[in-house]
Amino acid sequence: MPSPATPPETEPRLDLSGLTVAFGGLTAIDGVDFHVGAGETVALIGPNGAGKTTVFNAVCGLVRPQAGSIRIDGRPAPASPTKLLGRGVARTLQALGLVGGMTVLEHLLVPLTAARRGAIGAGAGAGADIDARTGTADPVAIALAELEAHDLAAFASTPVGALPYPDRKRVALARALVTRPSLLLLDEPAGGLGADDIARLDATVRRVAGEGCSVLLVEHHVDFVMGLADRIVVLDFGRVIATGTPAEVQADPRVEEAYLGVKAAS
Ligand SMILES: Nc1ncnc2c1ncn2[C@@H]1O[C@H](COP(=O)(O)OP(=O)(O)OP(=O)(O)O)[C@@H](O)[C@H]1O
Repeated sequence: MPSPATPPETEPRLDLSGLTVAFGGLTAIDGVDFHVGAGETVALIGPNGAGKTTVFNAVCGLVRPQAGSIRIDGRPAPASPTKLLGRGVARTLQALGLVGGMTVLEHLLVPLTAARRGAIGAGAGAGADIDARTGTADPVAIALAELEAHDLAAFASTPVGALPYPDRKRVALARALVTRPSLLLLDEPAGGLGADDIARLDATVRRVAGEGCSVLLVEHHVDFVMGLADRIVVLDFGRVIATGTPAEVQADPRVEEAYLGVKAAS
């Protein structure tokens, strides 16, 4: 039996209950329960095909669950990615989702401009309101300050397609963070990065979590998440098989069995 998640003292930022998603006859995730508390960093790990991306896609409104609930700050999550942004949720994608011919600055201006037009609405942080971090409502100034925080300001006018992969990955992260999310979803943020870029990513996630942002990351790089996450949720065959601190999860024989095919002693 999976260990029950510790009940949060306050309303969790993200709360999944009985989440079930099937593709035709295949139940990809089956009654998944876990939560991400305010300011908490939670990593979702598991072997290939365990259902990690399906959970992520369900939270992002990209696949429709057959059963269960997804609640953000105590209210049902909207099924549209744009409405999610309006509720303070931003995400990065495994495939990055950048447009090679658009400049770095333009990528950050897209969500800020949508917020200003009211297409995203209050809660996206910037928009027509004064941005608390920069003290301005000017989208260009807000975007440039965010690029500065990621050592990308020098590339503001560079088409994204001209940048190396680690820099493109930082652009995708900056685009998510410029909306000042209260819940950040990262899909394999360390994938394809070397040690220096992973260390920089680690520092960025710790900074935003320290500012109160909750983080859910799906990740294959186990060493990275064991050092970073407050709590780990382990999926196998669409079910949560373990939840706990990195130390608890690493000591759990069910996790070793799922990863290595070693039979757990019962
Ligand atoms: N759109 C889809 N149509 C049919 N089956 C799907 C679809 N998406 C995922 N699946 C199946 O659902 C199961 C879970 O897949 P998912 O991609 O969520 O796993 P994962 O843990 O993210 O794997 P990986 O680590 O390899 O990315 C797999 O058996 C996969 O083949």
